[in-house]
Amino acid sequence: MAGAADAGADTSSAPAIELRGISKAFGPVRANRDISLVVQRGTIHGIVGENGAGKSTLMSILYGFYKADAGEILIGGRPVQIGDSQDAIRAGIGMVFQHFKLVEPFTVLENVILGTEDGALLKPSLAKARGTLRQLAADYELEVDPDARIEDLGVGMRQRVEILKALYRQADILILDEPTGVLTPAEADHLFRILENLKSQGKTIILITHKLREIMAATDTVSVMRRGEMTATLRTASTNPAELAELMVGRKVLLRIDKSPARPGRTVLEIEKLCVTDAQGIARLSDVSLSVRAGEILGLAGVAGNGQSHLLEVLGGMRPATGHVRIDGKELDLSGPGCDGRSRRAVGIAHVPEDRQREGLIMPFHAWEDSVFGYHTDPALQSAPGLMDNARIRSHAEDQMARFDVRPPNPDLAAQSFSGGNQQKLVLAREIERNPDLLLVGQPTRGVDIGAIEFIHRRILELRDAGKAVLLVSVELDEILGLSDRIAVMCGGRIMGERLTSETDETELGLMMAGMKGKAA
Ligand SMILES: Nc1ncnc2c1ncn2[C@@H]1O[C@H](COP(=O)(O)OP(=O)(O)OP(=O)(O)O)[C@@H](O)[C@H]1O
Repeated sequence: MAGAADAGADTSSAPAIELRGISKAFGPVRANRDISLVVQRGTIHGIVGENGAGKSTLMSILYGFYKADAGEILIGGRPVQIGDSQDAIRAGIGMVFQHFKLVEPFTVLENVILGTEDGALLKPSLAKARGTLRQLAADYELEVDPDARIEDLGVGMRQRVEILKALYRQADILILDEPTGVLTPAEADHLFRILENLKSQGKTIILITHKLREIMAATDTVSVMRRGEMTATLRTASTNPAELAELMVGRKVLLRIDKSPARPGRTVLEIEKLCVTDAQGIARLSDVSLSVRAGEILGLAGVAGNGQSHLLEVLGGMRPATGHVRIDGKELDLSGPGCDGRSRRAVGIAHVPEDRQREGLIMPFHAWEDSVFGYHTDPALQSAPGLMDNARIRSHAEDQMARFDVRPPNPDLAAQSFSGGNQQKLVLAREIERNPDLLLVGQPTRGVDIGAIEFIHRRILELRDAGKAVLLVSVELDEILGLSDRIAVMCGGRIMGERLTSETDETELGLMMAGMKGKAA
């Protein structure tokens, strides 16, 4: 085939990438419509757009995962056919995915060279690869132990391995799809330093993100997608978050969270001396005590991996623990037969898990089926004992999707066909609409666009104002500060301290997150 490595004059003044008239439909969904885009060499080019706007589809076309129905791709001024990812790699394109594609039991070095042994690329000896890796690490601040196993690395390190993989394949153009969604603030800062570094050495970077502050801080140019179309390309220096938000959503968006003071009532959730030790014998939660009252949002701040997830899992019935948890004074079973999701739902706890794809949805199921996932044994959803009333559930799901602005609002699509942000709305809709006494909500707006963030925050606040208790876990400090009435900070599986939101700030919380105890912070 006319591969990506076609001969031809590559003039250094030509844009790194030029897309002309790209269109792509999935059945009736026109994910990309006549898209044209120019990305200049040696720049960081941001792409923003609502969930489902078509960003990932466009990048998947560029990387050879999907074939465009129409349109042309030019790399360095030359037309290329990108039939698969090997063509994309040959054209100098590297991609860092939202969900990493690494082989867990393999080492960093093995992952980096995997797939390069044959084909057009040189047969590397491990020693040579090690040398190259060391050089890349030194050039771009990408230090990783080449002999570490992927399964032993945190997400920040794994992402570095993905970037190294692309650079090892001599990528000149790097596409990052929501790279900071899973990173701690410090890891995100480090990533942006790496990107700056890559740019200063002539690499071209496409950055897809929902976080406008990242766009403002890191990019030279920003393009806006809306409902499958490329609607604007602007110099970052001459725009601002409010303008970008409006271009994305088509209306003014409230970038600040507007809320009235809480009116806390009775204590709904009481946690006393909760401890969790994992299979390796490591303490994940140590003596955690907390309470949440009706009509208030308790935010749990902390760097990812410091026990917040374990706490949510214990409360959601997904993990055993020792200690005491009471809901409205009633003791929950923390390790016996009553320690499961169903028993928790029965006492009025709803749970939006952090990992929506693994724990919140059954991906191949239809949206209407997922709309009752976990609640399907509810007699109100059955036409006869043990028989689900599918027609009713489907029509109920349709209403729910309309209310939560899930796009497309089609309950017959499989959960996996929705974009990430819309999957999140499916889970939130299901859990919030049960009107629980206690909502456990983990990373409610991860991967969600700003219009939807505003919407989700409003729904959570409405639940609070209706007198419900909310326990919010988020790695976004802005979100914790904006939504919570009280904030507890976790570090190393312990509660470092609690503050009223009105009496603390980012600096103090940051210190507590880093392990500084209450007063010292
Ligand atoms: N494999 C597929 N089959 C059917 N529809 C799809 C498929 N992939 C994407 N779509 C649809 O195409 C549209 C664009 O999706 P895409 O994932 O490109 O959006 P996005 O802008 O990347 O969204 P997000 O910010 O939520 O990741 C959406 O309506 C989505 O549901």
